[in-house]
Amino acid sequence: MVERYALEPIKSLWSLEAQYKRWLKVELAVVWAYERLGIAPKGTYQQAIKNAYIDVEKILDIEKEVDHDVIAFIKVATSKMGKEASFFHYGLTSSDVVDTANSLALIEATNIIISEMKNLLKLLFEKALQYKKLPSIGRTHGVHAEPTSFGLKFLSWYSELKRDLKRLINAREEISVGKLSGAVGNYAHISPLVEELALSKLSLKPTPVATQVIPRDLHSNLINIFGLIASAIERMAIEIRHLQKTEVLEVQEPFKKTQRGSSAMPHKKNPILCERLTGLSRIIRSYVHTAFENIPLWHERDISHSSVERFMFPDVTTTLHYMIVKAQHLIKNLVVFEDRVKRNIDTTKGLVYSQRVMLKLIEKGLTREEAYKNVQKLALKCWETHSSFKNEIAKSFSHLLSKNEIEELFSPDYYLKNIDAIYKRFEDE
Ligand SMILES: O=C(O)C[C@H](Nc1ncnc2c1ncn2[C@@H]1O[C@H](COP(=O)(O)O)[C@@H](O)[C@H]1O)C(=O)O
Repeated sequence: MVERYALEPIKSLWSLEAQYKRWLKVELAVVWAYERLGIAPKGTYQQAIKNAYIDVEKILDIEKEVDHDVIAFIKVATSKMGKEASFFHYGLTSSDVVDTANSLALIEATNIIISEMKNLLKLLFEKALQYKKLPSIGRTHGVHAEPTSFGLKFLSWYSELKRDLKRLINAREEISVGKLSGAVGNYAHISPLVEELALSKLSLKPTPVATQVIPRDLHSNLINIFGLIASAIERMAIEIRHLQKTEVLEVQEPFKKTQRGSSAMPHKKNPILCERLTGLSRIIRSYVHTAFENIPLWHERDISHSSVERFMFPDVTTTLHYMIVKAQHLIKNLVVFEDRVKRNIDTTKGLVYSQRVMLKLIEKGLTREEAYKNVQKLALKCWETHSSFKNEIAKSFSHLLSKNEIEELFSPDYYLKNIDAIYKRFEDE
């Protein structure tokens, strides 16, 4: 986890102390279940809670000796216990504790991410409404295509992230499992009843079939969705970076009063936040691949996934959380130069209305091929000579099109006529 991109409350979720506390929570839930089922004597659980002990430094010291982190943890956690220690970790294997605790951490991280995603969605929807009627130029292949609603950009981002939110909620449900089924997942030394009861105390369900570990497809699915969310944010960031190019200048990311753009060129305002979001998205996507590498483990498990997850879980959750929080700032404070947005539609002096002109000529009786050829010939001439496409059309087609008809053909508002139908799909928001 890189401190620079880690914000609370996710950051402290991944401290060693928080991890050992989660392990303890799992171990104690099992002691509780043993007592509830009459396997451990009454009072065992209370004694275990009272005497359980965590000291991060001590655990790390013992780990140096035994070279096994869970054993080091158990030694310290039970070091001040009496008889109740005999029910601590009874019938469990290390990964029962580690994997169940990992689910708890991932659920907590996902809850925080979901809540910040909802804030971002709200901001995107507000901007979508604000700029719904602002005509702008739509670009395909980077080339001016046809006018469209500027607000539709925000609505498109909103719609994508809303899909991701739904996926994330499903993935959270899927990862809400633990496993307390012992060394090879067959309940040889612990009853499924103990598992069910202990997990219910942690608001988890048993993994239907586990090996020594919870199957990693569940974690991969979650991280895959994190990758989708990061990519959605990157799509926004890239759009803003393009729109902030000097030649375009339709938007500008927030720039603080005290901020400086360049050490060399005092005039500069650079889209550094969007560029950072683009870079961080690459990091998160790289973990999607890494997560999938953890699925095929040997037999009932090997531990090759463990080192990966020590990076991956903290990195991916803190970084994505950071990205979402910063994206909120970006969208909320985005500067939109509305005049420039409108003006840019005319950069090509009317060429962006070519399809509409062609369709009108077809209505007037030309074949599609004739209309296309004629319009393209004039359009290509305009590209070369920078002359007005509207004037060229007026000159060439005055016998077919009236002045009013030509004016009407070159109006950006025409292109917004069905935008309401798209927005209507979100009227319950
Ligand atoms: O309950 C058990 O422990 C059963 C045992 N499997 C293990 N299960 C869980 N942890 C184990 C296992 N084995 C080792 N370790 C310890 O895990 C740590 C792995 O370190 P790293 O690769 O750096 O993430 C590192 O601390 C390792 O010592 C088995 O033999 O099947």
